[in-house]
Amino acid sequence: MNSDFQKISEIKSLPEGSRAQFCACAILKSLQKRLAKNGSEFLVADFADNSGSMTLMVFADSLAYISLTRASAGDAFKIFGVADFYNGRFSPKIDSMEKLSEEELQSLLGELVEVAPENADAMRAELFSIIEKIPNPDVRETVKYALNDVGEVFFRSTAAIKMHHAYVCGLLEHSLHLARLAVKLLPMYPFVNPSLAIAGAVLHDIGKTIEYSQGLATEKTKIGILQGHVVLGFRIVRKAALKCKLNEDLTGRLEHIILSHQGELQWGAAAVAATPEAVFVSMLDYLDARMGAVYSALKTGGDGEFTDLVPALQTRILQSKPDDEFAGAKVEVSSGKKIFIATSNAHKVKEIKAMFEEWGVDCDVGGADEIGGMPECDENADTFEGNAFIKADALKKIAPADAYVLADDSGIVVDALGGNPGIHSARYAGVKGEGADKANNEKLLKALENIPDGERSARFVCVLALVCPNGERKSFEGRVEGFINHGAKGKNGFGYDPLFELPEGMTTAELPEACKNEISHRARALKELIKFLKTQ
Ligand SMILES: O=c1nc[nH]c2c1ncn2[C@H]1C[C@H](O)[C@@H](COP(=O)(O)OP(=O)(O)OP(=O)(O)O)O1
Ligand SMILES: [Mg+2]
Repeated sequence: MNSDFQKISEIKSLPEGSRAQFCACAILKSLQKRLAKNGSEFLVADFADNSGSMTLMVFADSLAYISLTRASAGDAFKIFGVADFYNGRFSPKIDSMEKLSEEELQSLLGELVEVAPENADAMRAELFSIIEKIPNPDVRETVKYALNDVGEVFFRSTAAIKMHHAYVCGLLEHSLHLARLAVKLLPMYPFVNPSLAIAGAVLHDIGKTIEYSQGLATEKTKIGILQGHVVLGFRIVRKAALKCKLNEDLTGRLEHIILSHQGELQWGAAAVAATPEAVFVSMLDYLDARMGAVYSALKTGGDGEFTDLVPALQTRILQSKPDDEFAGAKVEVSSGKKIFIATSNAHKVKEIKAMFEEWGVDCDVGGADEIGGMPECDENADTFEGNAFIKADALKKIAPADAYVLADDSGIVVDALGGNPGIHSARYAGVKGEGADKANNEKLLKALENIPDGERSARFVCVLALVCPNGERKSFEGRVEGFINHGAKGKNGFGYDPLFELPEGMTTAELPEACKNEISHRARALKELIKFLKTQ
C-alpha cells in the first residue's frame, strides 16, 4: 500500500488553489477539543510522519470526527482529505480517516516515524567499544550494569519530545556523540578523569528511558513528570554503582555528573557542576544538544531565508549554505600524537626524528624550539633516568597539554674508569657549548693513556623518559657495547662517537647515520618507546 498514500511534506507543497485530493498515513501526536465562536466543538489534531507534521482541524460534521474522538496519541491513521489553504497557510479539509491495523502499522513504521540518521546497530557496537576503553574496571562494570538494567529501551528511545535528537534511537545517538566527543577531547584536559568522563557521557540521559512513554507519540510518563530524567537517571546509576561495588568517592562523583549535566539549575539540573568531569560532560551535552537542534531545524526547513523559531536556540537559523567553493574540503588535522623532544642537543633531535620517520607511529615530532625553547635545568640526579625526567618535566611545563614530552639522557660508561664519565659525560671536561665535545674527547683519551687494549671496554647508555598527556611516566633504556680507541676516527655523529669503536672495527662516527640509527643505544631505547606508543 506504499504507493497509494503521500508523504506530509508532499501534501503541504501541493500548489495553493489546486484543491487536490490526498491520502496520508500518519501518527496522531496530540489531540485537543476546542469550542468554535458559534459554540460548536471541533478537534485540533497534530499528525506526523517521518517527512513532517501537519495540524488538522476536524469539525463535528465530518466522518473523521467520530474516528478521532475514540483515538489517543500514538495511534496511526490513514487520512483522506483535500489540500486547502487559509490565509496562505496549509489548512486541509478532512473527509474521513481510518485507524491502521497492527499489520499495516508494522509494515509502514519506517515511513511514519523519524529514525536517527546513523545506523542503530553500528551506533550500538561503537558505544560498547568506547565503554570497553574505560580504564577503571569498576566504573566500566557500573556502566554496563546500568545499560543492562534499563534494557533494550535505551537503544530505541528518543532523546526528547521536541528539542533535540527527538526521534527513534535519538538517545543512543546523543549518548554516542557525547562518548565520541569525550574520547576526542580528553587529551586536551589531562586533569579530567577519563573513566568518570566516559561513564558520565554514556549514562547522563539514561533517565529518559523512564521519563518518556516509549510509544509512537512520545509523551512524559507520570513518574517522568513527577521526578524528571535527572533524578531518574541518578537512581539508575546509584543502583548500578552499589551493585558493582564502585568505591564511595567514585560513586559520588558519577552521581554528581548525572545530577548536574543539565547545565543550569533553571534548566533542570539538580546541582551545579562542581567537578572537572561534571563540567566537562555538561559542556559536551550542551554542544551536542544545540547542534542536534540546528540539525533538526535545517532538516525541517521552511520557505523563508530562516527556519522557524528553534526554541532550544531561542532564534531562527539561516538556511542557506555558505557561499564557499571550498565548503566540501576536509580539514587535514594529523590524527597522530604530538611529541616534543626535551633537549638542547640538535644531534639528538636529528637522530630521534630520523628514527621516528623510519619506524615511527603516526606522530608529529618536534623540537623544544617549536614551543619556546628548552628551559634551563639542572641535571643533578644521580641516574640517567633521573636526569632524563628532570628534562622532560621542565619542558612538560610549557608544552601543549595534549602533547607527549620525550627526553634523552645519555653518556659513555668506561669500565676502566669505574663507570665514568657516565652521567657526567656532557660536563666531563667542564667546557660548555661549542668546544665541549673536543675537550671531552681529549680528556677521555688522556685518562686512558696507560690503559692497554683489552681493558678499554665501554658502552653508550641512553635512557628515554616519556611524560604522556595524561601524566603517565615511562622510561626506556638502550645500550651498545664497544671500546675506546686511541685517537678520533670518523666525521659523522657527535660527542664521543669518534672514540667509540664497535667490535666490527669501526667507530660510530664512521657509520652512516642510518646505520648508527639501527644499532645505537638511542635506537634500542627508542624501539622500546615506540612499542609503548603503539599501545596508546
Ligand atoms: O650517540 C651518541 N654519540 C656520541 N656521544 C653521545 C651519544 N649520546 C650521548 N653522547 C654523549 C654526548 C654528551 O657528552 C653526553 C650526553 O649528555 P646529555 O646531558 O644527555 O645531553 P646534552 O647535554 O648534550 O643535551 P640535553 O641534556 O639538553 O639533552 O653523552
Ligand atoms: Mg645535558
